[in-house]
Amino acid sequence: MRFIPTTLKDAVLIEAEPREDHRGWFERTFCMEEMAGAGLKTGFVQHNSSYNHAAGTLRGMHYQRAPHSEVKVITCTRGRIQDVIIDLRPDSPTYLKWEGFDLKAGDHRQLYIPEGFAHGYLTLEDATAVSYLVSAAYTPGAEGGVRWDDPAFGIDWAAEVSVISEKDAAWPDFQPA
Ligand SMILES: Cc1cn([C@H]2C[C@H](O)[C@@H](COP(=O)(O)OP(=O)(O)O[C@H]3O[C@@H](C)C(=O)[C@@H](O)[C@H]3O)O2)c(=O)[nH]c1=O
Repeated sequence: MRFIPTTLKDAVLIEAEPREDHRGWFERTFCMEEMAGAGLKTGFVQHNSSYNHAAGTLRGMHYQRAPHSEVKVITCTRGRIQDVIIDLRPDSPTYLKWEGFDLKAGDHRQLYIPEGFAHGYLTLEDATAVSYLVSAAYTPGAEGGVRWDDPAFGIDWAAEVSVISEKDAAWPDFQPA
C-alpha cells in the first residue's frame, strides 16, 4: 500500500499495489499492519455499500458528532464519483478547507477520511456504487450535515446535481463552532 498525503491534514489517499500474473492481479485493500504503520486508524465496525442509479446523484455532506465520530475509507467499486471532504476540526490548520477526489472503479485507490470531516460524493456515471469502511456504529441521533452548496465552502462540483435526498437538500447553513 502507498499512502499519499492530500491537501487536508491527516486525510490520505491509499493506493493499492497490485501484483500481476497471467491470471490477473492480487492486491490488499485493507492491511491493519501497514495502515497502523502509516499512523492510520484500523478499528472498523461496519462495511457499507451504496448504489446509485443515475449520474448526478449527490449524497452528503455527512458526519457523526463526537463521541460517535467516524473514520471512513471510501472505494468506488462501479462507475465514477467526485468524492469530497471538508475538514471541520476547529483546531486543524486546514479547518474549513475542502478537497475533491476523482475515484473510479478499478483505479486501485481509496480515500482515508479522519474523524471530524464531512464527507459526500457526486456520481459522475450511471450505475455507480461506493463501498466504505466506518470506525463507529451508525448513530442517527449523532448525525450532522453540511449542505452541498453551502456558500461557506464553495465546493466546485464536477457536474450538475440532479438527484438528492430531502434530508441532504435541507441541511442548514454552516455555523462555525
Ligand atoms: C449510513 C446508514 C444508513 N442507514 C439507513 C438509514 C436510511 O434508512 C438509509 C439511507 O440512509 P442515508 O440517507 O443516511 O444514506 P446515505 O446518504 O448514503 O448516507 C451515507 O452518505 C455518505 C456520503 C457517507 O459519508 C456515509 O457515512 C453515510 O452518511 O439507510 C443504516 O441503516 N445504517 C447506516 O450506517
